[in-house]
This record gives sequence, structure tokens and C-alpha cells, in this order.
Amino acid sequence: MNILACFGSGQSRPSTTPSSTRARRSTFDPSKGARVVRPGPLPAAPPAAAAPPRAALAQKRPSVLSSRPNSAPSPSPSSSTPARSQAQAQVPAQSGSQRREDNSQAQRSQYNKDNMRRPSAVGSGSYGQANDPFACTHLTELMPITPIESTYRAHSGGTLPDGIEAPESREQNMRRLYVHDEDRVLLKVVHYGNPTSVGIEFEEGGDWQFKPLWTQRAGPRAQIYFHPSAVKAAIVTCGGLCPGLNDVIRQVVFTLDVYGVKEILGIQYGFKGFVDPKYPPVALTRKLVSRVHMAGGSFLGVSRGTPDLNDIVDKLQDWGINFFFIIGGNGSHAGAHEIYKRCLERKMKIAVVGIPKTIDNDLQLVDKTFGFDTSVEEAQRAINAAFVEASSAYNGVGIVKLMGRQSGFIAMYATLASGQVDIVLIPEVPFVLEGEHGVYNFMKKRLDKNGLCVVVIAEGAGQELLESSGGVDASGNPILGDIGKWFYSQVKAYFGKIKMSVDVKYIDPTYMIRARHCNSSDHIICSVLGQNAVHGAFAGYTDITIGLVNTHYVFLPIPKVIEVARKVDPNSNMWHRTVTSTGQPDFPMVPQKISEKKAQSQPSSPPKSQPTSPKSPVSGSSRSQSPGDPYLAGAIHLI
Ligand SMILES: Nc1ncnc2c1ncn2[C@@H]1O[C@H](COP(=O)(O)OP(=O)(O)OP(=O)(O)O)[C@@H](O)[C@H]1O
Ligand SMILES: O=P(O)(O)OC[C@H]1O[C@](O)(CO)[C@@H](O)[C@@H]1O
Repeated sequence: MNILACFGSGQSRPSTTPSSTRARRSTFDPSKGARVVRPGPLPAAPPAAAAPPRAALAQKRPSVLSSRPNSAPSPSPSSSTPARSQAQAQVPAQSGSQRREDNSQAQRSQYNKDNMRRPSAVGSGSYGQANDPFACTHLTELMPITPIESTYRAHSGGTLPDGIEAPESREQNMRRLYVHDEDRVLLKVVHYGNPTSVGIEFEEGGDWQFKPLWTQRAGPRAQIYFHPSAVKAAIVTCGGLCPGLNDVIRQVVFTLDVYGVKEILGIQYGFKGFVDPKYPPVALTRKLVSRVHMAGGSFLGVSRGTPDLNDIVDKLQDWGINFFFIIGGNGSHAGAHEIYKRCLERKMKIAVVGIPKTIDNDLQLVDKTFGFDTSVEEAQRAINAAFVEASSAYNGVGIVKLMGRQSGFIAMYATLASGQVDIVLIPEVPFVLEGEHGVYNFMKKRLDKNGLCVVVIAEGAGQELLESSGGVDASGNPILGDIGKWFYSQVKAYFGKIKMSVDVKYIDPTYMIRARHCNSSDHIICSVLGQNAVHGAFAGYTDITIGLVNTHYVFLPIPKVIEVARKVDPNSNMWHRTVTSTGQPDFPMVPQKISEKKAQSQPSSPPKSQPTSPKSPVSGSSRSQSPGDPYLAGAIHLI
């Protein structure tokens, strides 16, 4: 691929990795652990220099403010001096830069004291616990590293020259630029009032009580664990395409540049770029990536397929990479985690940071993944075309197939967004086609009533109705049967059989919805994700990914997000909203009498350790269904 194809002519071709760097193998040496602290233009490291290993600290964690290596020192308990005067009082005659540093330390401490609320204020839970499931791995748990003051200067775009004192107001701004290592974002914000609440998740033992789970807030830290001049970053995009890939690459490069990093490599064609000498890494600069976000796709290229991970780690080592950004989905993150483990075995000081990319939005824990909004938006054009065709035809039927190999998020959201869909079929909700309660019969009802019917079907829906090839793609993902084409022919056959004249149109916008540049909301998400990936690496975290959780950006441990792919929950509010909008019933696999369904739905006793509720479960409402019974809602819907 011509890497510059999307820029047009007139730009110079990026240089490939200089051969001299290939010879540089960076093996870990504890004595060099401190090489991040170098004499140079940067201010000296703050006084609390030598950091104890985080693992040891995590055992204790008595105070949420003091456990992390780069926590600002606690203020004196007796201190009630306002931040500004206290800071001034602590500063003896010093050099400008030293004074600035002490000022900001003191102000941060005071700020923390004034503003931080301990978790007890909002309930116990994972926050600060030794077994915190969302604690991210920090490099200081693995090797000794001394932090330095951050070089990230978003406000000024650079440090002030030595000897020039910053105005007080700027110091205050800087103080607010950084995110504290102990900042947390609550993962689940709904406090269910009753075991029958829709969307409730039962934990092992039937526990449904509210347990706060805290994730680590993303953002720039006041202290960093890599000297920018010692950083060599690599960026790779893996898996399928997704709107926004170029945006993310661009922001990673921009943010590295703001910190002062000079060496940034783009790996071509996903993980293959590590092993295919035809496509060596390209040097990325701010100038080179400045316009890439205007185009869809990935200007670095993507691929599926699994090269030997040891070869990848060899290359990371040979090229001296110590920041590795992997933009990819579940598979890529599984790869990233494996790479992290192998780097650890080799004692490499490297931050492995994922940025979740999956157009299917099938990633655990996060509100949504970048590009998803854009694909839902693009899907509107196909749905609208199907609607227009169907509404102009005599007994018009429009069928649209949308991406979603194992999850129906695109189909569900596109349906809800469009308001033009009669039926949506997704992999998570099995359906029958024939019979009184089947899809065809409902299509007929809509045609009789409205003269048209629009059906959205997700790529992975109804696979059990097709003969499976049993094959897998290069990455091991199942190769699906084409449900869209099959459904189209079956619909024609059905209406032919019942001698009803219909005009069926089939639209498959599969690659159109992911091959475009992204919309405004995704541009913003991509930008913030890309920036936070760099902040996470500089903050010393590894084996992490960046996510949007309850509208806040967080660092998440990679193993947590890849435990299982996310799916649409048929018991969720969002699915209920969608079928409320289409007006479709469920199309139960095994039609049963409602009375039988009801009898089955009565729980003999509440799950163990559930508190007894003052209200009895709302019998006959979809809220009374047990988790995991996708058909119950449909049965009730039919009443
Ligand atoms: N379990 C795994 N362990 C190690 N590497 C993996 C694993 N699964 C996939 N990979 C690697 O991750 C890359 C991307 O995987 P895959 O093609 O499944 O896309 P993805 O990241 O899941 O994105 P998409 O959402 O587009 O499918 C592949 O090139 C493969 O090398
Ligand atoms: O044809 P490709 O490039 O393998 O991508 C198709 C797949 O990619 C995805 O968009 C994301 O995994 C799936 O929904 C779809 O099955």
C-alpha cells in the first residue's frame, strides 16, 4: 500500500526505521531503571524520589491519598491555610524553577486535601482495596523506577525558560491540569432498588446488592515514569476497519509530541508489519499525521492473522520500543496482553497500552467504542433507502443487513435511531420464522396494515438457521453464513407460497458503515482516547486500555475487558426500548402457552442472600423475569 495515498501528492515519503536503531537492543538492567532521571533541561525530580514497589503498597493501602508513588505529600493535619498563602509560606529563596515546583506540590497537596473525598463517603467497594479488580498494573510494581515531573504542558505548549517565573494564575492552572493517581470513576452508577429491577446483574450466590466498583480515572499525571527523550513509541492498528482509526493515531502522535517524544514508529498492516520486511515501520511526525483524520480507514493499514508473538516481542526489543500502542478489538487486546506478559518475562521496561477499536461495540465495561456512533449514523442511510423503496412499492419489503458478528449493537442502535424499522433481528435473541408467532407472520401483519415492512438483520443473527462452513478467518474468528441473502430469498419464497404479491429489496451496506471517516462525536472520543493512551504510558501503567465509562475516560486493565465479548442483554432497558419502538413481539423459538411460561417464571424462592424486598416481584411484568430468559419478555409482550 502506498502509505501516502490518502494525503495526495506533494508530501515527502516518511523515512523507514534507521538501520542503526535496529542494532540497539534494550534489555532491562535494574541499574538503568533510574535512567529516566537524567540531567537535562527538565526540572529535578521531586523530593520523594525513590518509589517503593507498588505491589507492596497495594497490600497496605491504608490511605487513598498516600499509597501511590506519585501521590502528592499529605498536608499537615493542622494546616488550614488557603492554598496560595500556604504555598508562599513554604517557599524560601529559591531558583525560579525550583520554586515553581514546590509551589505546585504544596498547592496540589492543599487542593487534594480540600477536594478529595474518601470512598467511604459514597460506599465501600473496590476503591483502594488490595483486591481491587480494576487496579491497573504499574511498572514500578515490576521494576524500580524514579519518577520525574511531567513534561506535559497543555496550557503553554512548553516549559517556561529557566529564570522566568510563572504568574501565580498559571501555576494554579497547571495544578488543575493533572489527574491524581487516586482519582476514580464509578463503574456502575445504578443502585437497583429491587431484585426485579430491569438490567440487574446477579452475582455469584445471588447477591444483587449495590457494590461500588471503581475504575482508574485517565488523564495526565503530575509525575511521569519515562523521560521523553528516552521514549521510542510504536503504534499499530489491527483487525477490521473502524471509523476514527486515523484520528486516534494522529492524537497519539500529537500528544507524544507535546510531551517531547521524538521517535514514533507506525507499524504497517497490523501485527504483520512486525514480521514482513516488505513493510518496515514508518517514522511518524506531527506534520505527517496532521490531516489523516479527514480520511477513513487506517493509513498504516490493518490485517488479521496471528504472527508468532515472540517475533513481535523480538522486534520491539530490537527496535528499542518502550511505548507500544495497539489500536484494536478483543483479538488485538488479547494479543496485547500476551505481548505484555512476554515483555515482562524478558524484563523489558515497556508500557503496553491498548485503545479499544471495534465497530461492533462488543467490548466489556465501556459506554461505547469509537467509530460506533458513526457506523450507526451511516447505517441510517441504508435503512432510509430501504424504507423509501418499500414505501414506494406495492407491498414493499426492505431488508438491511448490518455488521455485528456476535453482537447486535449496531443493528439495535441503528433501529432505534431510525424509527423506520418494523423488525430487528440480532444474534442475542433467537427467533423463529414460521408459524403464528414467527417473523413472517408479523411481516404479513405489517404489510396488511401499513403496506410496507422494513427488517434490519444483524450479520450474526440466526446463524443456527444456516449451514455453517465451520471455517475461521486468519485471526480465528468464525466465518459466518450470509444471513442477509438467505433471509431475502426465504422471504420471497414465503410470500410466494402464501400467494401474496410483495416487492422485496435487499441492501447490504456492510463495509460502507465502517469505511468512512468519523462524525464529530467520534472525532472527540478518538482524540481523548488517543491522548489518554499517551498519558497512561507516561504515568507508568502497562497492560491497560482506555475506555469511556459513564462519560469519563478511564484506564482499565486489559484482562478485565477481554474476559468475554460484550453482547446485547435481552433483559436490558435498551433492548426493551428498541422493541417498544418497532412494536415487534419476540419470536419465541419454542412457542408455548402463556400460562406455561408464567408458571415457569415464578421463582420458588428468592436467590440466596437477596435481601427480602418490601414489595413482591411485579408479577406479569417484564421486570419479574429471571436473568438469562430472553423469551419471557416476548411472551409477556404477546399478552
Ligand atoms: N487470542 C489471541 N492471542 C493473541 N493474539 C491474538 C488473539 N486473537 C487475535 N489476536 C491478534 O490480534 C489481531 C487482531 O485480531 P482480530 O482479527 O480478531 O481483530 P480484533 O482486534 O478482534 O478487531 P475486530 O473487532 O475488527 O475483529 C490479529 O492479527 C491477531 O494476530
Ligand atoms: O471482512 P472483515 O474485514 O474480516 O470484517 C468483518 C468483520 O469485522 C467486524 O466488523 C468487526 O469484528 C465484524 O462485525 C465483521 O464480521
